[in-house]
Amino acid sequence: MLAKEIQVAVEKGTMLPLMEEFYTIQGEGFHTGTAAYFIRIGGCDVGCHWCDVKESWNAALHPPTAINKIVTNAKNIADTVVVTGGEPLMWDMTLLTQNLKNENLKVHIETSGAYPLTGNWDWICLSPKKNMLPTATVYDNAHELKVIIYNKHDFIFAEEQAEKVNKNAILFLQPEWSKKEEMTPLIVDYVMKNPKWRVSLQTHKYLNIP
Ligand SMILES: C[S@@+](CC[C@H](N)C(=O)[O-])C[C@H]1O[C@@H](n2cnc3c(N)ncnc32)[C@H](O)[C@@H]1O
Ligand SMILES: Nc1nc2[nH]cc(C(=O)O)c2c(=O)[nH]1
Ligand code: SF4
Ligand SMILES: [Mg+2]
Repeated sequence: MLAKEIQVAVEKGTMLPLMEEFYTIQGEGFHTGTAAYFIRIGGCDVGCHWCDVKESWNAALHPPTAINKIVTNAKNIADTVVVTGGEPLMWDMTLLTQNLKNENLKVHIETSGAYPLTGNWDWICLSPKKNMLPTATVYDNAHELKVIIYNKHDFIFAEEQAEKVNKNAILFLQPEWSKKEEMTPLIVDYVMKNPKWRVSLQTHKYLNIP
């Protein structure tokens, strides 16, 4: 394909910059412990200094891949696909999610919500970031809110975000990995005092799986 054709395909969402795909156990949030096929799309400009996949940020490093190929790889392996990144909502997710659903797959997303919502999702995990706040469409449609706790001020940020998300969203606090020894006891204490919140851990890192 010509460079121009690839660019047009990426704009339409028939190709996406694919960083990696892997079958594993969802490690975080509401669906923790359940098998899922992960699709990691490259590209993110949110810039979290503690991000655990900085290699994803530069979309140009990840080959534009036909969504048909991504769907073929996913089907017959799992019944749930988690689309993550990078920031997947930088791209038009309409056709990817439609094609996955045509194969009877459940389709989940991990997103910062920093871009408008595209795609048809069975589950939206919103993990908002201070440096680039979520758009209204993602606050209104998220099924879970997962706030990362790096320092004490993040509890205040978490409450502000809980005010903005729709009332049905399930609320999680997750320790930032490098600060977990310090922050996990504070989260435990906070959840006992404020039981509308739940604890989320990056359990895949304890299990040494992707
Ligand atoms: C790598 S991000 C990709 C999806 C999207 N950009 C986002 O931030 O939601 C996937 C999830 O990992 C979380 N995460 C990233 N780095 C982390 C870290 N060092 N400790 C804990 N959670 C982290 C994010 O907040 C998000 O919920
Ligand atoms: N096992 C596993 N669970 C996850 N949940 C969210 C992840 C992500 O990076 O989006 C992730 C991940 O990278 N691995
Ligand atoms: S928004 Fe997600 S992928 Fe982007 S820097 Fe933050 S944690 Fe990493
Ligand atoms: Mg991860």
